[in-house]
Amino acid sequence: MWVCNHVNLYWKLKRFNALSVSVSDSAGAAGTQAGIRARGALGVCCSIAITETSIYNIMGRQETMDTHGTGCTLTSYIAAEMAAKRNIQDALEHNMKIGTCLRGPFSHSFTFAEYSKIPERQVLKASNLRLYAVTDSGLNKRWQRSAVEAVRSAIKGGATMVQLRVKEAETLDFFKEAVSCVEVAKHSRIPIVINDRVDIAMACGADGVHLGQSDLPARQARMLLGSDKIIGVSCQTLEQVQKAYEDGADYVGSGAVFPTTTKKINSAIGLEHLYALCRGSPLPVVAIGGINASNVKEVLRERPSTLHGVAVISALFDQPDVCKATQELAEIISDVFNS
Ligand SMILES: Cc1ncc(COP(=O)(O)OP(=O)(O)O)c(N)n1
Ligand SMILES: Cc1nc(C(=O)O)sc1CCOP(=O)(O)O
Repeated sequence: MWVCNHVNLYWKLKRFNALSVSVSDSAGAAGTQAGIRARGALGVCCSIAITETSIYNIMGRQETMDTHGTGCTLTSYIAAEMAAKRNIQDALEHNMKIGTCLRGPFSHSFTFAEYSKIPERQVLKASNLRLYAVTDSGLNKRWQRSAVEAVRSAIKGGATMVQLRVKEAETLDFFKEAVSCVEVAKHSRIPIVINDRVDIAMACGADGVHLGQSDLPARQARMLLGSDKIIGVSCQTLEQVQKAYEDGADYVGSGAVFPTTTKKINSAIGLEHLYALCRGSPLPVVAIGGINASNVKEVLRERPSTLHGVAVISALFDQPDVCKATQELAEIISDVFNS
């Protein structure tokens, strides 16, 4: 819980999904409450909690009509409790040592200075989108490899993120495959998301989902998954990008940049359209569709600040040696990003 006396400090703290600012000297603070639009399920709530015990002695049933203010005070308490939980969680996650603050990490002297040392809570780093390996159940079948083998090889070769894309499988088979792939990815600390299926993503403990325009909308997926999961959305227009952003998505996949035989597409969007989407996008973008070792430099020729990498299927998984193919592509991409 934060103990301070200025609601504007909210802006310094807004990266947290739920927080409260608790004012210990209540003078003038009663009733001050600000609801702030949330990206995500929990919402961002900045409340002033009045800590004078006289105000708080309201929990027993009282024969009184003078109830004005009890509701918002209680709300403040709830928000304060959420913030307290997050505060302790952060202190534990970031190994704040006793003595780091004046009275240790769990006292109210775990102050802004300490918080500013904590890196922003980030489920997806833009660098994860550099070489995004999207598996394909059809190709795995053709090459007689399991999804786990495909995922393991791509990660070994340098994939920075993985998507398990399974078409036409029984739910139970998809789930079992997902559980094994999640284990492999988690072991290597590479984010893994599930294509299309929010239920499977939740059940197997994946890092998130990738959703198409005809899948569950990102807003509903966000409500189900909570704020700590990754949500990607396929977008071809700026309107779709804007909606994905407003719905709480973390990144967009845009394509097909070039013609591809991996999936039926209406037409390729081309590089200029990709760059225009990137320039108008508030979210990180990963390019997809027909991208391989021979054209990836061309895709990354112009790099609007939101274009963070490429997502590929056949360039990695329609190859005899997935690890080698990933290594070769990863090397080219690194050269581009390091130049
Ligand atoms: C990174 C990335 N971008 C786009 C897609 C395509 O997703 P979607 O439109 O849902 O089509 P399918 O993959 O379900 O055929 C993607 N999978 N990944
Ligand atoms: C799965 C997918 N989605 C696309 C989109 O445009 O949204 S293009 C595509 C296929 C990508 O496969 P490859 O790397 O083999 O071309």
